[in-house]
Parts: sequence; structure tokens; C-alpha cells
Amino acid sequence: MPQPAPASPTALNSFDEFTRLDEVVLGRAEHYDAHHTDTSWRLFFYDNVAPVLGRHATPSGEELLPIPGQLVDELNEDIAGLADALTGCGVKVLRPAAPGKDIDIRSPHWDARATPPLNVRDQTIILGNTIVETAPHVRARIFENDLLKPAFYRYYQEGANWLSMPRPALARDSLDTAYFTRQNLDVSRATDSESAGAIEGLGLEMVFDGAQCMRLGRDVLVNVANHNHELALRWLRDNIRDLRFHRLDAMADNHIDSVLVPLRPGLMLLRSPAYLKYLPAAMQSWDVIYAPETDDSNFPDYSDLGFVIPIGSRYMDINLLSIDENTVVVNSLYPELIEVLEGHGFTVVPVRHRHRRLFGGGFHCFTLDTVRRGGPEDYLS
Ligand SMILES: N[C@@H](Cc1ccc(O)cc1)C(=O)O
Ligand SMILES: NC(=[NH2+])NCCC[C@H](N)C(=O)O
Repeated sequence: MPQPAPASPTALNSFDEFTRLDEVVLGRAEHYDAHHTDTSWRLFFYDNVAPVLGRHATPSGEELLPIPGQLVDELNEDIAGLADALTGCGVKVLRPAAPGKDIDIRSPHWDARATPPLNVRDQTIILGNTIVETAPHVRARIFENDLLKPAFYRYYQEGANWLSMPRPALARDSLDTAYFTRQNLDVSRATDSESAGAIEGLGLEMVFDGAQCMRLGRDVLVNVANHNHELALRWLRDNIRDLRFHRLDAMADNHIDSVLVPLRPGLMLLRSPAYLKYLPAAMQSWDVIYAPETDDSNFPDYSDLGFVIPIGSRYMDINLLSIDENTVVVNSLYPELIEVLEGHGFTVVPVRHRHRRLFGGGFHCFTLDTVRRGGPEDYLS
């Protein structure tokens, strides 16, 4: 049943992924007309893009990979549908500011075409009453949170705490390739075209995205797949003293929200049984809904549009957004999942989302849930 959201302004309060949602920031895609495929981008998406980078059809020297305008328009249509659905559920929807044009950014060591604030889950974690800005991996995303600052200041005025991890320089050797080399994967297709400058003596930096975390009340799961992430886990533990951070040992290359989504205490959605072993012991006895198989017919056919790189996997739609412990917003183009969730008694709000593999985000990625009703409960004992 839709419940009215409280009158604004509201204090920041978000400790988990599933208690009743009252307020959310929803990303936007205006001017998402290219992927800047520099080394930091290629490494970040390597799991998904390596096979395509290997094909002779790739824009090897050409770093700006254009995205057809029709796809951006369709994405914006789908996001508008998501905004309406959230409002219809009684959730207050805030938006980042819109970039007015394509923006080229430059640091002392590199330049990049800025990514618009679409996947707002990625560069921030809300931990209770604290906004934590994380340390971007992709150079094109380093100023992305500027467009969320109007919202962050609003919460700050209402009493939120606000912290930022040290901003990484993302110089030539800042990123750790260990996750790939440990699997004997050759990363040269990502690193061969590196043009960024080096900073003498710097080495691996703290680099980490908010979407590497899953929040469970007083506990937070943190995916650590390399030394960049290891430094960030230490920073989280040193700076947020009242939550318990659990290290997931390389459950994925980086983000985990298309692998695992806690649905309510004692029940989670998981990509497959192979991922259980990464979870804290207490979660291994939770009930699990495994993501039903999909095939290519669930995804648009882009053959008429020429070369379009899928930066997201087929599992992107696991990435749902909970309105409360019984209500979830799910991509209508994943009917197999809707059926399973309804079978478990969930009310599913279906919203169409076509191009999730091109822009690399589902509904969890597109949103930053700033106000939920739950507190720092102990769900793990
Ligand atoms: N393999 C990564 C790469 C990726 C990250 C973010 C995206 O938006 C898209 C793709 C996926 O989990 O997590
Ligand atoms: N918060 C996000 N942007 N999550 C996206 C994770 C996508 C994941 N790499 C996949 O390809 O399935």
C-alpha cells in the first residue's frame, strides 16, 4: 500500500537496502553520449568488455566511443518511468543537477569526457546519518558527485555528517590489476593505450566505489578484490566506528549489486549458489532466491545500430530496488524474476528498462536511497 512520504525536509537515515524507503536520489542520463574508454574505464569494465576490446572492430586508438542519441532518449524515457513508479509508491524523488553540455575534464595527469550522474549508487555510500563520498576508479567520474552536492548540502543542513575518502590522483600506476592477473588474464588490452602521466613514488591508491558495499543495519558487506579496495576498507573501519564492516574476498571485480541483493532479514537474492561461500557465516543460512536464467531474447538487439559495447552483464536486472520488505521495483523485461518474486509473496512494481547493458546500471545503481526507516539493527545474529 502506498504510504505518504513525510513532509520535507527529512533527515538522512539509511542503514539498509530493504526497510521502508521514503526518499531517494535518482540519476539522470542527459549528455550520456559517449563512453570515454581510457585505461581506467577499460580496467573497471574489463570483465565485461575484454572480449570486445579484443575484436578488430574495437575503436582501439579511438577513446571516445559514441552512444547513439536514440538510446540515450530511450534510457531517459525509462528513467522517467522509474521516477513515476517511485512517486506512485509514496517515495520522494530527488534528482542530481543536470550537466548542461558535454563536459571535458582535465587533471594534471590525464583528461576525460565526464560521465553524467546516472549511476548515483557508485560514488557515494549512505551509512546511517553519514554521506560517504568514495574514491572513483574511472577518471571520467571524478567530478560526478558535484552534481549531487545540492542534495548533499540539503541533508547536511538537516544535520547529516559528510565525509570523503581521499580523492585519488588516478595517475598512470594507481590502479591494481591483481584481480585479473591472479586469474591469469592478460590485461594488456586495457593498459596498452595508457596515456596518463605518472606520479613518482605514488603506487597503488585508495580506489573504491560505493556499490562495492551492501548495507545490513549495523553490518556492512564490503567487496575487496585488490589493494585499491583494501586501503578503502581500512579507511571505512577507521572513520566509521559504529558499524561492522565485513570483508568479502573478491566476490566480484568491483560492484556487487548485480550479484547479491538482501530483500529482507533472512532472505536474499543471489546470482548463483557459487557466491554463497563469499558471504559471512550468518548469511549463509539465510533463505535464497537464485536469479532465474535469462537469454539474449531479454535484451534489445542492437545490430542495426552498429557497434555498441555492453559494459554490463546479463545479470544486471538482479539489481532491483526495494520499496519495503514486501515491495520491489523490478525490470519488466525480466519476467522470469518477477514470477519468482511474486511466488515468494512480493508485490512487484514492474518498470521497463531497456539499455541496462549499455550504460551498466539497473535500478539499484540508478538510485541512492537517502531515507529509509530502519536503524542500525543486528541482522546477522
Ligand atoms: N563487472 C563489473 C563492472 C561494472 C560495474 C559497474 C557498472 O555500472 C557496470 C559494470 C560489475 O559488477 O560489477
Ligand atoms: N552499481 C552499479 N553500477 N552496479 C552495476 C554492476 C554491474 C555488474 N558489473 C554487471 O555487469 O552485472
